[in-house]
Amino acid sequence: MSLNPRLVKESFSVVEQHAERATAYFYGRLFAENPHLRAMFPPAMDVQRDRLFGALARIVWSLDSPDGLDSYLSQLGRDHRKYGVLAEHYTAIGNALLATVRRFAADSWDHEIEAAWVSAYTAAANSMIRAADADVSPPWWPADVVGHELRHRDIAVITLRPAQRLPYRPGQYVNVQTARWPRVWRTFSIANAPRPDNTIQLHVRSVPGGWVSTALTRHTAVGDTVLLGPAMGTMAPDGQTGRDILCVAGGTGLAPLKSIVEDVIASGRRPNIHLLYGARTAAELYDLPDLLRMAAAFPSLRVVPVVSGDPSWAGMSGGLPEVTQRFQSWIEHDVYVCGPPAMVGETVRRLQSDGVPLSRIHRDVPHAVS
Ligand SMILES: NC(=O)C1=CN([C@@H]2O[C@H](COP(=O)(O)OP(=O)(O)OC[C@H]3O[C@@H](n4cnc5c(N)ncnc54)[C@H](OP(=O)(O)O)[C@@H]3O)[C@@H](O)[C@H]2O)C=CC1
Repeated sequence: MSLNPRLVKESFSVVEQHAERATAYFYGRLFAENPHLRAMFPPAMDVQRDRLFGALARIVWSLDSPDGLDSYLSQLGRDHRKYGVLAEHYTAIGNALLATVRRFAADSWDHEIEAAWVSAYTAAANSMIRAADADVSPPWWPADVVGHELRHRDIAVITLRPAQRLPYRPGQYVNVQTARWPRVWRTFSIANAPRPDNTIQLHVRSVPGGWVSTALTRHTAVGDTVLLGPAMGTMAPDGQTGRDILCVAGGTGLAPLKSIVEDVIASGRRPNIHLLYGARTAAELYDLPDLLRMAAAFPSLRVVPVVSGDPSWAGMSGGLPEVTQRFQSWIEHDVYVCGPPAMVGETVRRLQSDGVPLSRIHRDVPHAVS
């Protein structure tokens, strides 16, 4: 059976217009036909629905780029081991998915489209199953909380020590589950380069109504244990290019960029690094003292704090996308951007229109932090 990305994308773009109803239908169908699967999912399904659709969209729109897709599916397959997902569950999910796209793309549905979906889903599921089967690392890592600093009313920097080494590359993120909310997993970026003592730091802002972010900032203390899934994400390329570096960090979007900067410094290379670090108020620049210490130790790192919503701030003021354009040209730089999705989108748009090639701009797909 041959892949036909065009047919899958065309029908998916119809389904995408009804994303909310389609995901509700998908889970309704899945649980009606397989009631035993309900216990594998969290009690509240809102974020889960967004994640499913986000992952599906990423898979469908990457069907023409097999290398990137295969690496994404492998990470996804390995990550799903923490839910206890087995090969047979993929059949149930595939049936519910097919029923969903068939229903929401009914006007254009035919045998050819059905065959295209079956072969695309089969190939994707096989990649995930293969990666999960080949993975010899634990499905999740218990990690002790060894540091918890509330740096601002809503922002905590948390240090964790996994029971075993958790392999990751700078710029990657992990899923986190707290004892307070079993089966509810949320993603946070690792904010440091790998360390000899294997500890990792997370930067967590408590989102109003956010289960895990609030549990981590307000109801977690040294001595507690959390669970971590395997590292995921593709923001930082393997190896370094030798170019100078621009990092644009909005709020806790600093986390993966700090990890990348630490890694570059640890490599012994000394490219010039500009780190623009923005928040609404000076008090929300929760990691500035640490960044300034790094800059004092490594003169090739320049940290520029930027405040967008406080007229009394004496330093650089304004929105990050616009401030980024006030400097020299960034055309020859490797650029990393992370923060609120709209800030990332606008910064990337402006950099591109200033001539920075997209191939040198690194951003990860947004992941839910709540
Ligand atoms: N914690 C983590 O590990 C990670 C978090 N993230 C994401 O990073 C984000 C961090 O959020 P938070 O800490 O609340 O940051 P804030 O909402 O406080 O924003 C930080 C900076 O980004 C700017 N900004 C926000 N929205 C826009 C916009 N629409 N257009 C232009 N600039 C904007 C703000 O300026 P202004 O005042 O003008 O809005 C401010 O300077 C979240 O979306 C989170 O999902 C991503 C990866 C990892």
